[in-house]
Amino acid sequence: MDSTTKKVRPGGASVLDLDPKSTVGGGVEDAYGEDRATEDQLVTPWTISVASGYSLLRDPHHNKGLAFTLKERDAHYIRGLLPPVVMSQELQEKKLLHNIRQYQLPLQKYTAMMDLAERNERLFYKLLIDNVEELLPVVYTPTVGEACQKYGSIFQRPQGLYISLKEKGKILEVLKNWPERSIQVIVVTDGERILGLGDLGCQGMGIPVGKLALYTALGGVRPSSCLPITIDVGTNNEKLLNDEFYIGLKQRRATGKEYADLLEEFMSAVKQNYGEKVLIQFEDFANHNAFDLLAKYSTTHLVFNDDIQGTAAVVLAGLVGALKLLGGTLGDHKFLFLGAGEAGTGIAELIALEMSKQTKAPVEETRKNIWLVDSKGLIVSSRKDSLQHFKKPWAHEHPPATTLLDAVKAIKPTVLIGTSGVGSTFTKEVVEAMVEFNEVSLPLSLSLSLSLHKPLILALSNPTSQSECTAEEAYKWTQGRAIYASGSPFDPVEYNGKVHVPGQANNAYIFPGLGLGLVISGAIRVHDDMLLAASEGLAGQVTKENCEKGLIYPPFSNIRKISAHIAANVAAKAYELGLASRLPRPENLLKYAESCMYTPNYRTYR
Ligand SMILES: O=C([O-])CC(=O)C(=O)O
Ligand SMILES: [Mg+2]
Repeated sequence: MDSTTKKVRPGGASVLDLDPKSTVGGGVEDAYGEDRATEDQLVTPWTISVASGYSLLRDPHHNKGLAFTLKERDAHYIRGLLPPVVMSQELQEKKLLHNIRQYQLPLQKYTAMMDLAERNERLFYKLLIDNVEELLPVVYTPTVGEACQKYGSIFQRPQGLYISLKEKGKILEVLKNWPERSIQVIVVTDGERILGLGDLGCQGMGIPVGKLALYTALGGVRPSSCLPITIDVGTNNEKLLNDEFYIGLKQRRATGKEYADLLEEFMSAVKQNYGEKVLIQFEDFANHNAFDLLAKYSTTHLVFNDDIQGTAAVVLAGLVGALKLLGGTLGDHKFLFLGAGEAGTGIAELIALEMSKQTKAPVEETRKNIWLVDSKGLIVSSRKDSLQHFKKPWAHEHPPATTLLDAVKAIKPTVLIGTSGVGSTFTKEVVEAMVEFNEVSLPLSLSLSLSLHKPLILALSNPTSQSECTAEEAYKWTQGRAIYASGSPFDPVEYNGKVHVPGQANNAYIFPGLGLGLVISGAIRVHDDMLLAASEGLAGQVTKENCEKGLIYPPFSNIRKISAHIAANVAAKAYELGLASRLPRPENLLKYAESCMYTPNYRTYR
């Protein structure tokens, strides 16, 4: 035994031997990024420095709880620290699921899941992956929204890095305080627009934590490579400013140069500390910063904005899925958005781009099929001078319309998309109008094709409380005709003896696979074509059976397979565009993506 494999008694630094051959996925998980183990390395057992004894049971990355075998308990000085039974990971999972189901309140379930992640990381991910449809709403939207609102009260331990105005000039040092070194994905928010819940300041941390849990569970990026960050420049939320349990800076938001300088220091420090292949996902920034940050850093860093680009890719994939049900092409449809912020304009632009690719018409032309309504009404050319820059491309020639209902009646869209973050805005009148004129005014070619009069209604705002209309309302008000998807999950609805299964048009379908594809190819920039590739990757996973059931998205239970396909598509595009730095290009990118994915099964320790 050489010095690197020596085990020491509790209290000292020690080393844990892992048997790479005895584990499923254990030898693969570290097999990507710069750390890819060579065949040679795999012949000798790996060694990782971790605690032993009591500290091992307190180390969430290595703790297995009752699953430690007696041999392991002897070898790592934990015999007697656990009750005598040895339990399999599967049985532990069964017990935990049973316990979580006992809780009545979603927030209790959320807290139980977060506690588990802090205690036993692999068990947390195994539980989440194996029960993704049940537990996604617990660790992600809608419950994560409530968790952020109450984050000060439920805060126990830090789960990510907090960079506030107080850290100005010291951000590089702060990054170095994070215990993990080989970071591949950062999700960062400044908490100003958390879901549709508004400014939650520093308590927005729940979002990067939740998104990164999905990077691992859905996309197979290993947990130690993920870094959640919240930038705290204050909050304008009076309630939080007056809340004694608020965890952030109690001041109003910094803006202008002060804000830009802090962000600039952050972006430079990230590049300096982790290199240029670290992926930075901007999440839940307010419109007035989101577009500018994306424009500024997309040419110098590997960045994307999930709310603008991730959401766009998932919606485009859903439209492609819906066309399989409706017939026709994107160009046969007319789109109306309520909400002209990040998601609205992001989706609109990606649809226009895809239409332009399909028809070879310039994007300025294809944009004309797409209309947006903001808080002041339909965006039209007469409003151009007073519009924010990201709205201007959508200001078409048309008389004004001040309400959504007026706009719907004037434009007669076939697809209605809600992205305003405001709940209950698709009223009965609005939804009924969608049915009414879809009966009479579709182009003949489309009316004759397949299913007549099926308006497509996407109520994308999150969490559930902000949904533009519920699934039940959509089906009821359209007499079961609507094709409906929402951002947050809704249960299936029975209407007139038929069960309708709503889709979940949430960027969670896209960002884990997109991120995996960028990481495994060593991409250095995100290009729009990669978003289209991600979207195609998702759309390609909608099966004939899904279509027959009226689904426009594949079920989340297949998400790891879906993510691998998305990753392979994205990586292929990165190589094609000359933006991939990992050379040589693996021949079979799908197999390669799958082989790189983290699996949470326990490892055997020698
Ligand atoms: O987090 C989600 O569920 C989707 C999203 O990005 C948002 O609503 O901002
Ligand atoms: Mg978001």
